[in-house]
Amino acid sequence: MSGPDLDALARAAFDPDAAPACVGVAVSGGSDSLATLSLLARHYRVAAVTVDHGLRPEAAQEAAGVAAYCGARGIPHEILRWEGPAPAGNLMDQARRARLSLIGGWARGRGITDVALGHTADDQAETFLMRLGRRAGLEGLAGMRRRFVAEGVLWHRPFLTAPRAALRAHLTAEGIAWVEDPSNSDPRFARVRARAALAGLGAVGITAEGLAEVTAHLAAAEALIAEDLYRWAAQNLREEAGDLVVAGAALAALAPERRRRLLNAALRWVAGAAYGPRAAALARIVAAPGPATLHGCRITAARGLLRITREAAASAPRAPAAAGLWDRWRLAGPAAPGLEIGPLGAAGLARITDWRAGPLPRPSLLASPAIWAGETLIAAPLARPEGDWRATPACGSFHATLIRR
Ligand SMILES: Nc1ncnc2c1ncn2[C@@H]1O[C@H](COP(=O)(O)OP(=O)(O)OP(=O)(O)O)[C@@H](O)[C@H]1O
Repeated sequence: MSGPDLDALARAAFDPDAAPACVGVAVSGGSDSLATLSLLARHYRVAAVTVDHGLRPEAAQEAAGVAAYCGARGIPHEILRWEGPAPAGNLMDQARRARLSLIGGWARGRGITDVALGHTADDQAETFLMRLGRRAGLEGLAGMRRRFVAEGVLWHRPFLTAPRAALRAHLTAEGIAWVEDPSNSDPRFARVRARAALAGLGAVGITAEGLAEVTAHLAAAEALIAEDLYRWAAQNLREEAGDLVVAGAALAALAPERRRRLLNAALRWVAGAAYGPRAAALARIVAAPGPATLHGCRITAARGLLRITREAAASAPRAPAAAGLWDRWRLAGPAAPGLEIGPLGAAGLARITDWRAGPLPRPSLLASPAIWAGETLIAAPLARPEGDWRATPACGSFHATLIRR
C-alpha cells in the first residue's frame, strides 16, 4: 500500500507566497509531532516548543529528548512548564487548554504567527467516534479543523489526512526515535477507548482514514452552511474596533440554529478564545439575546443594537509590549524599552477627557488595549486613535473566521 505523500502535505501547509518567516512546531516527543517537526523542517525555518505538564515523572526526560533532537539539528527549542491543574475538572481538557495558552504566549513572545500541531487522520477518526458518543451535530462531526485561530496565533494541522502509521514509517526510515506516552494506553481516557473501538471496527471496513474522509465530507457540507452565515453577517453584522454590532431585530428574526451558530462564533472571536461558550450558557443567550456577561464577553443593548465587546475583567493583565500582541490585539507603534500593554481600564479612561466624542462606549474602551510606561498612559489606540499606535484584532476579521476551515 502506498502511503500519502508527506512531503507534498508539508509543502501544502503554507501558501508559497506567504509562508511565515518561522513556523512554530508543538512537539510532545511522541511520534506524530516529532514527524511533523521533521517533515516541516525540510521545507521551512522552524522553532520547536514542548510543554512539560509535570503530570508524569518521565515528562521532563521526554522534553529533554526533544531538546536533544533539536539541538543536534540546529532547531531552536524551548521547554515550557505548566503550574498544574485546578483541583476539579477534566484533567486532559485542562492540560490541553493550558498547552494552547502556554504555546500561544511563547509564539507571540517571539513574533511567531503560525504554529503546527501533529494531529493525524487517526486523531480525527477518534475525535469523530468520541463526538458520536456525545451525540454531536454537524459542526462537531465535521471534525478538527485544518487551521484555526486562537491565542492570537494561527494553528495548523498539516498532517490531518495522513494516518499515524505513515508518520511513524517516516520516523523509522529517518532513524528518529519517539516516546510512547503511557497515557495513550490508559483506558481511563475516552480517546484511548475510542482508539480501541476503532481497531474493532475494521471488521466492517471502517478505518481511521475512512472516518477521516467522512469528516471531510461533513466538513464540506458544514462549509456551505458557514458560507450562508457569512453572507448574512456581511449584510447584517458590523465589526467596529473589535466589537461586533448587530440589530437586535435582525438577530431575533434569524432561525434559532443560525442564531446559535452566529453567537457561538461571535463570542469566540470577541473573547479571542479557542473554544466557544458552554452549551447551556449559549442556549440561554440564543433564546433571549440581550445584555449579558458570558465567555469573557459583555453584551450591551442600546438603540435597538446589540454590541458584543470584550469583558474588561476577563482581558489579559499587563505584559511587556515587546511582541506587540496582547489579549486579542496586535499592536504596532514606536516600541521603546519598558513599555507595557494592558487594558485601558478606568484609570486610563480617566486620563482621556474627550473619549465620549468617539464612537465606542465605555465598556468597549475599558477592555481596549493601552500602552503604558509605568502609570503614564502612552497610547490608547481605540480611545485616542490619532496617536502613533494602531491596534487590530490578532485573529483577523470576524467575517473571515466564519468561513475559514
Ligand atoms: N506536551 C506537549 N508539548 C508540546 N506540544 C504538544 C504536547 N502534547 C501535545 N502537543 C501537540 O498537540 C498535538 C496533539 O496532542 P495529542 O496529545 O492529541 O497528541 P498525539 O496524537 O499523542 O501526538 P504526539 O504523538 O505528537 O504526542 C501533538 O501532536 C503536538 O503537536
